[in-house]
Amino acid sequence: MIEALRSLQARVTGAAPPPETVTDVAEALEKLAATLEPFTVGERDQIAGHRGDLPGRGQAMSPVLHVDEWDGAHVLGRITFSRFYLGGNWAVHGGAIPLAFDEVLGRLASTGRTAARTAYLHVNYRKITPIEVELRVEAKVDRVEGRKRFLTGALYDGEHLTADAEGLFVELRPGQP
Ligand SMILES: CCCCCCCCCC(=O)SCCNC(=O)CCNC(=O)[C@H](O)C(C)(C)COP(=O)(O)OP(=O)(O)OC[C@H]1O[C@@H](n2cnc3c(N)ncnc32)[C@H](O)[C@@H]1OP(=O)(O)O
Repeated sequence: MIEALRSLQARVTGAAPPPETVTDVAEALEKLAATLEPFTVGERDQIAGHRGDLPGRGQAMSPVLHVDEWDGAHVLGRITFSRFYLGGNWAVHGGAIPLAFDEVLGRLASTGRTAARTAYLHVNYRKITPIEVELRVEAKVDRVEGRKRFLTGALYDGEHLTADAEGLFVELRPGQP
């Protein structure tokens, strides 16, 4: 279902169908939304974002991360931004890049440790990040100071660094949301 939704997001973004097709698609989507409505559940029970066994966690908001290496200290993986993430001139939207970094760094920050939340995330845009190209992502824990975890990440198109990030993730106290 989530994979089909990803595909739909990319198709909708890249399409300019005739008006009758727009009407047909809109009606079909409204019907699908109505089909799901009776199955609305609380956050704990929803599928989206809770499928840790799948690349992308079953969550259609962020691009899928395919993990090649992952431990408590570093991550190596691959990300492809679909047409859904197009900003302009075949470049990824500037807001989607921090989204991808937050996903990778945020998960790494909490790997094997008490959960932490992003306190800040600084992103440098070095070159255009192309859509529909498999990119390499690297991330690591630089240092830990008490509850503060400082992480860095980088995104590469081949040998070209397209963006890098530095983030602070603060370990949550018991009961902290
Ligand atoms: C069940 C949870 C599952 C989590 C899954 C991972 C999610 C993936 C990552 C995310 O996207 S989380 C969503 C985006 N982030 C947020 O919504 C966080 C909103 N902010 C907060 O909840 C709090 O501000 C935060 C937990 C980050 C920190 O508040 P605290 O009250 O726990 O900590 P405190 O303010 O005492 O600061 C602790 C230390 O961090 C430092 N600090 C906090 N925010 C900072 C900041 N923005 N810049 C620099 N330093 C900062 C602060 O100065 C202090 O340093 P020292 O210990 O040296 O004095």
